[in-house]
Amino acid sequence: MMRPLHVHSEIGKLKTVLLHRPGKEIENLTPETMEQLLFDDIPYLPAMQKEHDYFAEELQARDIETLYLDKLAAEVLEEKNMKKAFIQKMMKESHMEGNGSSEALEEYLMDMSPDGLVEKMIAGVQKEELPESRKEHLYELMDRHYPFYLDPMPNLYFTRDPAAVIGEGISINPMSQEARRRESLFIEHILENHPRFMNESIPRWMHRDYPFPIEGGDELILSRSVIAVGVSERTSARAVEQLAHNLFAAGSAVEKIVAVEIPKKRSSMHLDTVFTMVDKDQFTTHAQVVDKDGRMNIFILERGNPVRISKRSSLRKTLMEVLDLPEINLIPCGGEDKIASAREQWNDGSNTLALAPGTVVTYERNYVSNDLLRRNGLEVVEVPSSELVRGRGGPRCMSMPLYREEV
Ligand SMILES: NC(=O)NCCC[C@H](N)C(=O)O
Repeated sequence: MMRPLHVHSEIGKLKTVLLHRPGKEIENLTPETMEQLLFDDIPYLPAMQKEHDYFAEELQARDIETLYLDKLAAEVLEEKNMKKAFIQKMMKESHMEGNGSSEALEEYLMDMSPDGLVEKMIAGVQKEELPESRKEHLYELMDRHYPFYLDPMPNLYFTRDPAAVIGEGISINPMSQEARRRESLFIEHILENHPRFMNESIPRWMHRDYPFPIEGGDELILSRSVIAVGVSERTSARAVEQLAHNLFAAGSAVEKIVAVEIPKKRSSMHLDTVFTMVDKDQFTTHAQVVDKDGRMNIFILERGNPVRISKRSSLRKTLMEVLDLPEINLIPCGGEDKIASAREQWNDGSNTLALAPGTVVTYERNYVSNDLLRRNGLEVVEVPSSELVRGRGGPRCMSMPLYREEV
């Protein structure tokens, strides 16, 4: 029987993927809040949606099923008690429970249709949407000082990060940044309540209430038995070790976790901003983080009692070892040119989404990297990204694979 989740590699033919089309949440970004909401600029929504639709259509044209997070979430909010429980969870995590206008806010949200409710939760609720007469506290009355009851979630189109499918199970991620922590509530809600997933005994490798962070951009499925996890600005070594324990204890197919340390900075916030798998033996890298020999600080956690941890120092050699390959090819983002490399990595040139072994989606703007990928024999599907890129994430970040064929 076909399982709803099945991802044993980064490159197996993609069959089903979870997306979110950017919506009104983008139009709630302001110059004052954008940094806190992890944006460097304010995108122009209609152009951004057009680019996102182009991306989705390229996937659909290749027979990839595209599921939309907001649609799945709304499909299971028809029932009144379910709706109330979800609203209350969201309000609690938005620090709006039992305080000020919380009753008015709950009533306001309860009156919405399921689609409208999900759209509103993602877009955010401004203080001016509720009547003045219901406001009790200074923070509510001073709405110009800070305009929102529920903050917008403009990063939700990066569906990669709130959760990651590993094998037949899922890691629902405790996210590092306050601006993104509520995103994984949607994933949990869908898995627990949507008929496509709810009775399927899907293993949970990580729970969103774990106290140390991990994000999906750091979780790469190298093979059935090996995953790589970045220890980064967003993912803690504690969470990586916990993930290893959970995967080993719950009988997943994973035998080894390769923990790769990357610089804690915005340009390399997740492992997938500096390293992705594009074919059985080919990978993109970023020269400032991974040199020609792939020298890095790496540890392998291996199934055992206790879990064995051993150090490595070369990404190249580690990949050859864990994937049992005689040679591998590291393709540097932007090639040898330092300026092109810095520019294209900043614009997510190494953040590729593999559709099948040797076929990847990239941003059209990264022409030096795209050319190099082609010269290395890859098929490159380019998508426009003038506005999408402003959130600092590429095609891998914008997609959460739910089902891939075996390689
Ligand atoms: N996997 C990824 O690298 N995702 C990109 C996330 C960008 C988003 N603005 C963030 O800062 O979380």
